[in-house]
This record gives sequence, C-alpha cells and structure tokens, in this order.
Amino acid sequence: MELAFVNPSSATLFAPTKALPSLFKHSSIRVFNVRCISNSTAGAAAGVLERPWKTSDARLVLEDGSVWKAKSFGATGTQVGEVVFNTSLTGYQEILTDPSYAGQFVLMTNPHIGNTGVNFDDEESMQCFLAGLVIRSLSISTSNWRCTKTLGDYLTERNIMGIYDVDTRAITRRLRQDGSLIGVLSTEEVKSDEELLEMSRSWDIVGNDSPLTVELGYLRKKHPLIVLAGVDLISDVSCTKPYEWVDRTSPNWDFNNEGRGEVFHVVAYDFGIKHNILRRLASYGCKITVVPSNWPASETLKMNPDGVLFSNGPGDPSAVPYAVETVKNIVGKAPVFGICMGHQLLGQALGGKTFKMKFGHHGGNHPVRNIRANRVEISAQNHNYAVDPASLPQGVEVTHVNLNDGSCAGLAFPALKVMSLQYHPEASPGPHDSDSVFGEFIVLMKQCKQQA
Ligand SMILES: NC(=O)CC[C@H](N)C(=O)O
Repeated sequence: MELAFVNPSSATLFAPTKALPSLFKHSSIRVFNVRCISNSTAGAAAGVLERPWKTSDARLVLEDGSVWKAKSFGATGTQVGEVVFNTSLTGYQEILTDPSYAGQFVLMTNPHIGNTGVNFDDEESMQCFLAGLVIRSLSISTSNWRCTKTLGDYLTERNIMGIYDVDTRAITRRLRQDGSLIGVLSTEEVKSDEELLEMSRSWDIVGNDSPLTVELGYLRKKHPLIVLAGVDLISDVSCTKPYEWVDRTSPNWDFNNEGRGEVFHVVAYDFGIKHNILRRLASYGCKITVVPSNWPASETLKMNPDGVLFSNGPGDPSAVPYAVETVKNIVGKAPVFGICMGHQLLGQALGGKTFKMKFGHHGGNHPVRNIRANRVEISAQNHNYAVDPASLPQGVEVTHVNLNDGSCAGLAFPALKVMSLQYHPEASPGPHDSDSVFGEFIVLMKQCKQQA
C-alpha cells in the first residue's frame, strides 16, 4: 500500500522528516514525497515557530459594508481593487500572470489552492498584475514535479497580497446577486474598518488628482486612486518596444501539431498579451512581431503583415479610444483576429458599443455556441465588459454566443477579413475546444494572400 504522509502544519508537531522512513520501516506503509513547507509569514520569520496555526491578520472590506476577516500570505499592506470570482479548478499560476486581471482581486471558487506551487512553465507574462488573490484554503503542502517554490513565497517576491480562510462561497453569492464590488484588502491593524470602507467607496469617485493613493503591486509605486471604468489600464501592462516571438507550445503538450507548411507574418498588438496566444500562433506556423499598444497603424502596415492580432488586456475597452483608432486604421487592410480586449476594440472599430456586465465571466467552464460550426465548445473566459450585438452595423455577424447568458462571444465581418472571440481559445488555463480558431485565422490569411 502506498500512503502519502503529509505534515499538516509544522515540522515541530511531528518527528523530523528524515526520521519518518525509519518510523515506518517495519510496516507495509511506504513514505514518499514528504516535504515540510512552513508558512513563511506565520513561521520562523515572524518569530512564532511554536504556533502551528495562524490567526486572522487581514481584512477584506467590500463597498457594500461587509468585513471579511482573513489570514494573509504573500505581501502585506493595503490594496484596493475590484473583486471578481474565477471558477477554474486548475491554473492559478496562469491566472495570476494574466495581465487582463490588472487592478482586480481574483477570488477562486475552487476551495483548495497552492497544492502544486509554482513552476517556470506556467507564466502567462513576466509579472503578476492583479491586485490580490482571495482563497478559501491555502495548501499546507506543496508537491509537484515541476514546482520551484510555494505560492506564498512567489506572491511575497512579487509584492502581491493574498488572503485565505475566507468564505469564498458567501462572497461569490454576493457578487452574483449584487454585481462586482470594489474591495480593500489590508493587513494594517491601524486602519479602522470605517477607513477601509471609505477607501472602497471613494474609489469610483476620485480622479487622478486625488490625494489618496494606494500601492498597485504591479506598478510597485504609489498610484492615485483610480476607477477601473473609464481608465486606460493597457498602457501600463503593454511592452514598450517591438520584439520577435519564436517559442512554440512544447511538443509534449501540443495536442494539435500536424505539419503547418507555409509561414505567415503576424503583427501582434500587446494590450496585455498572454504568452500562450503567442505560443499557439507560433505552433500554427506564424512568425510573430509583438508591438506595443500605442504602435501606430501606419508602422504596422509598413511591415506588410499577413495578419494582425489584437490581444487580450485589462480594463474598460471604451477608455482606450487611441487603440480603437489603431484597429480602425488596420481593418480592411490586413486580415485581423481579436481576442477578448481585442474583440471589444474590434466591436467598437466596426461601429458597435461595449458595456460593463454585472459580474463578468471568469473561469474555464463556460459553454459557448459556435454558430458556424454548429457545436458547443467549453471555453476559458476572463472579461467584465462585452460588445452589445444590437449596436453593431449590418454585415457584422455574431459567430459565437455564451450559453450561460446569451451574450456575444464572437464576431466576424467576412468582407473585411475580421474575426474575433470574447473568450480565450489559447486557454492556459482552460479547455482546448476552441484551439482550432487559430487554424481559421491561418485560412483567412492564406485566402487573402492568394487573392492579392
Ligand atoms: N481578458 C481580457 O482581455 C479582458 C477584457 C476586458 N478588460 C474586460 O474585462 O472585459
């Protein structure tokens, strides 16, 4: 019989790890893969080695007046953000590094987080841009063959706050009922509940000249309190110079790697691009030039690309008119593919409007009807805004519909060689049902090249 012996809290409670195999030497129980992970904030550094558990040392105060006592891990301090819930069962590292979460607290509905630690491969960008992580239970043991460090140490290094022992189900029900809420997360005892509540409530009324400041983890500097609606968040997460991307999905992980043949040059606008979009394009045979969010359309067209990709990205799509203008100037001159923020920018460039949803879609289990293929795909989603299909002009086709709420999940304008998805065909994390859309983009580019 194989039995995993897991130390539940502290090495001091049980025999030292090295002694464990000898304890079981005369039994049929085999001890394997035993690692003692101390909780860095509750452990030696804090001088409380003797206490095997941690008491509440953090609060999440929501703008509706509720106060949630919690235990902190990762960074300390005070942080403001919009709370969104994510229903993915796996992939917390990809979620943490998805730049589209900038300014948001991600609350995971899966109660058990941290058990596989973090690794080198699952990074979706170079940084964590989110405001913080809210979870029910932080795994006391980390074990995975790719693991390089614990989730707590990773968040501390990146100056990102995390809290656990939170009633995530109750908060999720509140968000579903009342819509997304602004919250303030704090480990600072000197700040009263009223003060934190005031911060959460003033977040959407103060402007950039506000004397109130918060520390946005990813900017690592004091930043004026800002609102998410109406603010350009993509320029802070975009690259600053163009670069070439060559990495493909590793053959070990690629489930769809039939020979690709012809090479297409794609210019990819980085509005907060996830690495797996680039990897999937490269795996489908594209040569990729990534450009910053403010890269002029004229410069892109001078590169004579076979296609242009508009990426995912954080914040309100109606707050970035310069990006909509760029999209407008490219549409019709090269085949284009928009993903999430890119889809919302395309919707506006074609004459449509975007709106803020009640609590958005965040998770890896959203059913979408692919109208053209007449099939249902389970998709990975992460967005708070959507394109209003009623605002779109004639000729624009709604190609995908979210089956949870009937919202627009994909568009096409064949005459202008436009295609877009509101969700994430690259997954990471999430199901791969929609991966073939990258192949559809290749076909679009091929057709255009043949007609030229
Ligand atoms: N993943 C994304 O690109 C998010 C798009 C947009 N920021 C939204 O929240 O709707």
